[in-house]
Amino acid sequence: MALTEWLTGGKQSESQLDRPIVQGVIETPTTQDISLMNYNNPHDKVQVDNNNVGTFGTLEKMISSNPYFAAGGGLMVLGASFALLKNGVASFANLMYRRMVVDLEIRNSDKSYEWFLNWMSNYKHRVSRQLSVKTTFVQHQNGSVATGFTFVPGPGNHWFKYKKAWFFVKRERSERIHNSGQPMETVTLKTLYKDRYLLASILDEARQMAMKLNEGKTVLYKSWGQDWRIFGKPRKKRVIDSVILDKNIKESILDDIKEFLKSGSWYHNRGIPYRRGYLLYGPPGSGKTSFIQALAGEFDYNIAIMNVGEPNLTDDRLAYLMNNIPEHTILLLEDIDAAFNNRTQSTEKGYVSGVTFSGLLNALDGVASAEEVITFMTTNHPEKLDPALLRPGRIDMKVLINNASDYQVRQMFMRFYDDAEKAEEFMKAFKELELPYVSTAQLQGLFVQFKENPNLAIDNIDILKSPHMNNFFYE
Ligand SMILES: Nc1ncnc2c1ncn2[C@@H]1O[C@H](COP(=O)(O)OP(=O)(O)OP(=O)(O)O)[C@@H](O)[C@H]1O
Repeated sequence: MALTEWLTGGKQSESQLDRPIVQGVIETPTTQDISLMNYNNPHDKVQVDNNNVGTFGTLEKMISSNPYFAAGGGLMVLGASFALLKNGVASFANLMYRRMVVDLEIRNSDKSYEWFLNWMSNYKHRVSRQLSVKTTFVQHQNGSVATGFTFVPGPGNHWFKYKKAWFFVKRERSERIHNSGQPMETVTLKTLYKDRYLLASILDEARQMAMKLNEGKTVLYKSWGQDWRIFGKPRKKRVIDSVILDKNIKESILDDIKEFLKSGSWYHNRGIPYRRGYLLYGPPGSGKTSFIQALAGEFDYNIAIMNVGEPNLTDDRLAYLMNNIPEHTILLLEDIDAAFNNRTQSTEKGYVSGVTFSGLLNALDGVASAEEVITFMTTNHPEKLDPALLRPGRIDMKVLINNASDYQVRQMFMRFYDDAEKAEEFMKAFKELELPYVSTAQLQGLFVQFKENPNLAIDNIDILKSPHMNNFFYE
């Protein structure tokens, strides 16, 4: 009753409200039906006085004379008011939240994602109850592999305090899958609006920590699904002097890359894609891969290794990967001849390489980047390469990295023992062997075997003759 009064302004009389109800119909002397309830049900009609009244008066009367309407309407208005109030409170809370709290979302497709998780796993003042283990394999120079574990914040909620401000962290894993086959993940950081400037500071620390981890190291990327993924732990940079090539080879390639790297505007001004391709060809174990690693170290680049013959690699994926090489990274296509020898037939495993030769050419031509792109290809069989691949623009410099010359044999010995006198002795013995060829990898094998003693290396030089160490001769 009180509601009805409030609705009708308290004008209705008790008698009006107490009027008898017959089957839901309210009768009045002169009437005109206005169907307010249900057109199909005659009992659901509300009949109102037609005399002299305007619309508002009519409605007012109708409300005041109709307890059902008054009560229902009242509830409706009250409900609406509550809803409005609720929405108002929610909007206000939302507004206050937005005013006071700031969110930062980092997706796992972004580099900062790994950096941040790594930063947090090393951060002392954190509260994390859900942890994920990240297993890493470190390959040492001698080939041995060590396993390491890191505990990173797992999916769930975490807290940490940074420079007197509290941060709430939520790591979420979505059902959705990236093209790379990885589930989509996000980390959301929340903090008070007044502390928002600390977010940049945290990300910067995380980036610097990642850079420091990679300082003096070369990061190897491998194609994984449609993305590049870091392969193993970053390796110690290979020193360029540790690779012994024949006279002038190293210098000519180093000079060419230096010249290329400072010619960005020259390329851009002429509308020429800013990229350069190198082919290193020669017998196995002559140092092609080692030299590329050393070049990457020298120029502070990383290496993205792509196996073009990989089953399931398609032309589209190849083009995508080539156009999304991580920055400051050399693209390395190893054993490029092998990728297309069997491209029309199945491999032993029953796979067929999905990349077509024209797909490779298109991908090489289509590499469009504001940044420089340096591509290295290696092969033991340059004669098997299609001339189309060798044309400038795709491969700009072809260099033979051959079996060891006398110059290299001496240099290798000096690098291991640093003894000029013994080097002469070794060279004499080496020439007496009259080997048609020896690879630098074979020499390394001998010197590693007798690493502390040059005399033993000289005494055991016959090892170089052993068939398993033999290499094929390369013209
Ligand atoms: N010229 C060289 N100077 C120094 N070390 C070398 C040289 N050549 C080969 N080695 C050593 O031999 C091993 C194999 O070398 P690497 O893999 O670079 O040869 P590759 O020419 O790339 O062989 P492949 O054609 O089989 O891929 C490495 O451990 C490397 O250190």
